[in-house]
Amino acid sequence: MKKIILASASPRRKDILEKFGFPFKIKKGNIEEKIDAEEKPEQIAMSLAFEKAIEVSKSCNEGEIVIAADTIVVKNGILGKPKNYEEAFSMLKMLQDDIHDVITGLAVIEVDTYNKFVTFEKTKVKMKQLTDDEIKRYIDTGEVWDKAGSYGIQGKGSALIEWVYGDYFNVVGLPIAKLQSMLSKYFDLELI
Ligand SMILES: Cc1cn([C@H]2C[C@H](O)[C@@H](COP(=O)(O)OP(=O)(O)OP(=O)(O)O)O2)c(=O)[nH]c1=O
Repeated sequence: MKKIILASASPRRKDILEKFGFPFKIKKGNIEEKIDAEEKPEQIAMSLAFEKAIEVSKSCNEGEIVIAADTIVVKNGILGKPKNYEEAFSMLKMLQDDIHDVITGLAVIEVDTYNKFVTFEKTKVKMKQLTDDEIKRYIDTGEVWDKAGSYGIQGKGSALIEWVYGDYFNVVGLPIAKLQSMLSKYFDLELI
C-alpha cells in the first residue's frame, strides 16, 4: 500500500488533503526559498515545490509518495510572504483595485522509482478597491504574515476579494483537482 507524505507545514494544505480521508503523514523539510528574479513565475513556483519534495524524499521510505507545493502571488513581480508591516501594506496597496495571478507549483515524487512530476496551476483573483485605513485594519487582523501576497482568501481576506477565476483551492495553497488527476494517472492512487 502506497503512503502519502505531505511535505508541508502549511495548515491549509493539510486541511485540504484531510477532506478525503486518505491517510497521510506530514514531514516538513527545511529549504531556503530563494527566488531567481530572472526566471518565469511558473518556473519559480515549480522549482520551489520540487526542492521541498526532494528535500523531504531524502528521509522517506519505500512505498511513500511525497507531495509538496509552493504558492506565490504575481503582480509587477513575485510577492511572497511579507517580512514586516511596511511590506504587507505595500503588497496590499499594489494588489487592491486590480487583478493578479496566484500560482502554485506542485511536485510529486515516488520514493521507490524516483518518478517525479512537477506542474503548476494559475488562478486569477480580483481584489476590490481598499482605502489605506481598510488595508491597515486588515493587517491588524494578524492573518497576513504567513500568506503569499499578504492575504488569506479563506479567512477575513475573503472580504477583500471581488472574484476568482480558476481553482479557489489553488489560492489557498493546494490545487487539489490537479493533484487528484496526477495521483490517479501516474501513481494509481485514488483520492475519491
Ligand atoms: C494568496 C494566499 C496564500 N495563502 C498561503 C498558502 C501558503 O501556505 C502560503 C505561501 O507560502 P508557501 O511557501 O507556499 O507555503 P508555506 O511556507 O505556508 O508551507 P510549506 O512550504 O511548509 O508547504 O500562503 C493562503 O493561505 N491564502 C491565500 O489567499
